[in-house]
Amino acid sequence: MKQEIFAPGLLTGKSVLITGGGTGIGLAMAQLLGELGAHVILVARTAETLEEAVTKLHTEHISADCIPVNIREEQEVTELFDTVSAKWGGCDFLINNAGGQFTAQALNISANGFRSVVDLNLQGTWQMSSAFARMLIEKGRVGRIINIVLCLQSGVPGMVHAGAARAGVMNMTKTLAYEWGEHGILVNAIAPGTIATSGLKQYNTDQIQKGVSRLPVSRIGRADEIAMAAAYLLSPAGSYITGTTLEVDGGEHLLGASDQIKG
Ligand SMILES: CCCCCCCCCCC/C=C/C(=O)SCCNC(=O)CCNC(=O)[C@H](O)C(C)(C)COP(=O)(O)OP(=O)(O)OC[C@H]1O[C@@H](n2cnc3c(N)ncnc32)[C@H](O)[C@@H]1OP(=O)(O)O
Ligand SMILES: NC(=O)C1=CN([C@@H]2O[C@H](COP(=O)(O)OP(=O)(O)OC[C@H]3O[C@@H](n4cnc5c(N)ncnc54)[C@H](OP(=O)(O)O)[C@@H]3O)[C@@H](O)[C@H]2O)C=CC1
Repeated sequence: MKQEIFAPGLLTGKSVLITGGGTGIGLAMAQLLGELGAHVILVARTAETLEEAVTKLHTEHISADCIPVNIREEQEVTELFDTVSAKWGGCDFLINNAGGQFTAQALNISANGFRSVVDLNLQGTWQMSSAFARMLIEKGRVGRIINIVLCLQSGVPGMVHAGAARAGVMNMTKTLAYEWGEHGILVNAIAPGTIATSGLKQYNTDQIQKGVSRLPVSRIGRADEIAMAAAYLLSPAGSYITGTTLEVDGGEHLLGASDQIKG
């Protein structure tokens, strides 16, 4: 099906760094972008998972490498881009996909709990974006960034920390699109709804089913549906799009807060 939508070789000659690229949505994006000809560089903390993903991609004839990095650690992020520059001369695209949270009522979240989620989703995304842009500007190259966020229009009951952090990323997307446009760097976000991945294991299945049944498109989303949105934004079709957040959520953003989980 994907071959009918995107031209073969659409991304040949391009390279894309994907955080959280060894699992779920990140791996689905690696698969599609790789199938379209891009060299994919997977980043996450767990080396074993990354290596398994790279092996799988190689069996599908996709050009893939991985580098274990904790995006919360500034020094590791700096070293990551030094390595990417030294090994491959840089890369064209960055997908900030690594992220997540725990669910808890706001009153049960400590200062450190809140900080840990902001640190991963907002600070981590900022550190990656800043280092990527500096690399591109230094090399006189253009590029694109996609930030994977969260459907949050009605607040995010049970995930106040993640809602706040992702709202920060959505606003950062606009500001960086504005500031970095002159350097030829396009910055956009994708807000997934509820997507079937192993990342959903920590959530209550009944609540997920109940939430999904209320969606205008009353089914759970697939990781490849997020991947196709990313392929669109990274393709020549996305060349005049910057500062936007594309909702790929079966219409979840149209629902009110009372339709969501409470943690
Ligand atoms: C209309 C439709 C609705 C449908 C409803 C569907 C609902 C599902 C929607 C889901 C959408 C989103 C999906 C995803 O994001 S998938 C990604 C999945 N992966 C994850 O989310 C995992 C990510 N989590 C983590 O990596 C870590 O938990 C995190 C980075 C967030 C924190 O890691 P860290 O190692 O820093 O954390 P510590 O263990 O050191 O703890 C730090 C402090 O946080 C407190 N804490 C931890 N867990 C909890 C908890 N469950 N409740 C309260 N507090 C918690 C912990 O105590 C520490 O604080 P203190 O030092 O003060 O004790
Ligand atoms: N599935 C869904 O319904 C939705 C998902 N999202 C978001 O989409 C993204 C992908 O989620 P999904 O694929 O479902 O879940 P996963 O749990 O599979 O993906 C999270 C990925 O992030 C990586 N990661 C976590 N912390 C770090 C870190 N500090 N440094 C580097 N990498 C890290 C994890 O690898 P490792 O642990 O090895 O580091 C993992 O590969 C996440 O940001 C998630 O919040 C948003 C809305 C809905």
